[in-house]
Amino acid sequence: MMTTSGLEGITATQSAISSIIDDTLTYRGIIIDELAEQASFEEVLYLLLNGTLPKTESLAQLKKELVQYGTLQDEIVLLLKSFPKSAKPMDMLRTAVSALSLLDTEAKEISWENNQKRGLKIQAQIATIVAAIQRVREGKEILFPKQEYSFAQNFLYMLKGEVPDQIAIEAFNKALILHADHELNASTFSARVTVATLADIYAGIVSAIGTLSGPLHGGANEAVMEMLEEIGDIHHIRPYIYQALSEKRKIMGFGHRVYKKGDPRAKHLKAMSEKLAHITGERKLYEMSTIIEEIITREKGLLPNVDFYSASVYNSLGISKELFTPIFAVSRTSGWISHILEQYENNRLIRPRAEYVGPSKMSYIPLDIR
Ligand SMILES: CC(=O)SCCNC(=O)CCNC(=O)[C@H](O)C(C)(C)COP(=O)(O)OP(=O)(O)OC[C@H]1O[C@@H](n2cnc3c(N)ncnc32)[C@H](O)[C@@H]1OP(=O)(O)O
Ligand SMILES: O=C([O-])CC(=O)C(=O)O
Repeated sequence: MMTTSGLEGITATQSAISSIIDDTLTYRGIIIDELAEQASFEEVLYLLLNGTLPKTESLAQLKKELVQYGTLQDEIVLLLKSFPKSAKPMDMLRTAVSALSLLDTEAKEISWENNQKRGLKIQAQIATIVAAIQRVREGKEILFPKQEYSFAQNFLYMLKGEVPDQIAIEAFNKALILHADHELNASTFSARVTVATLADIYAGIVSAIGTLSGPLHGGANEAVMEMLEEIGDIHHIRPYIYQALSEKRKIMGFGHRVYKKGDPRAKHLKAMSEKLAHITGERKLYEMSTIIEEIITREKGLLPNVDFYSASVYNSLGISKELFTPIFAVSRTSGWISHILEQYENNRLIRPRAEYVGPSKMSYIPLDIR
């Protein structure tokens, strides 16, 4: 029996949603650079779900639905307020999304239309939940989306309670697009494995959130921020990084299972980080990040992934670090839903084998003589 550590190099499914070929990322065949520069997150959501870009009317309908669905039921608001003060936002999100399924009184039968509507609701509600988590943590009133705002604008409005400026909206919209989907990453695989048992869409999203939370995956963006804070100053970078490397510790935000010549999303986030640093005049984190990049590339040949510069970008937008990974989940929900629907469309149980390497020919020893 052949085994591959971490399933590296194994093609586990066919998918028509996103591709990584020769280090180039596309969503439904459109190169990520074009989408990041020109699209809105709503267009990307529609594209991932439907396979084509929306026309004016479909886009308007999608935007309307996202706002309509973005209001939370009282039970969810109460639940968020009941969590212990020490609760981590990513755990709060996972628990709240699980609770959404209890309140979904409509039939859960697996039909494409039914699930597309349910998926859109989950997309809208996850955004509101993440913003609400922070509002609750700050003891502030929870806000719901407004019809006249875009998805990115609404998120920042619900988070901060004020109308965000154009630069912030554009940066956040771009970050949402860049994180939306990524072929068979760990959390998407997790979602597909879950729904392949014909479990419902909520079960798939809850599995995915749990999988995204770890620092080797989506949790790396918060870990990057923690590292930047720990280093604290440009002059402390070299001793910190060389010490970490000598102890064989991983530097968060570097390396990738698939990309060997660099993550194509990182350059957009780096440019955005520099732009925001220039506008705010707060250049320290951006400059620290470029120095870390230079050392890690030289010493280890590793390049930054999507998580590295997203830390300084979100920090420049005034977002607290505990929210970085939940925000990743807001964006990646669009990919998870698309993959869940694709899995249902052509489903087969996902059940690989394990090569047994444990002891054999053992006997049961009764408790009293063990
Ligand atoms: C959205 C995302 O999920 S993007 C990824 C986010 N995760 C991170 O940024 C965490 C840091 N990076 C990593 O842990 C890895 O590069 C991963 C998990 C992304 C990819 O992992 P894998 O393909 O399994 O590579 P693996 O962990 O086996 O690393 C291979 C070698 O490179 C080294 N390496 C990989 N990444 C790093 C890193 N960030 N810092 C230092 N060394 C690293 C490993 O120590 C290992 O060295 P060795 O062969 O001497 O033991
Ligand atoms: O694809 C991966 O392994 C991780 C990643 O970059 C992502 O999920 O965006």
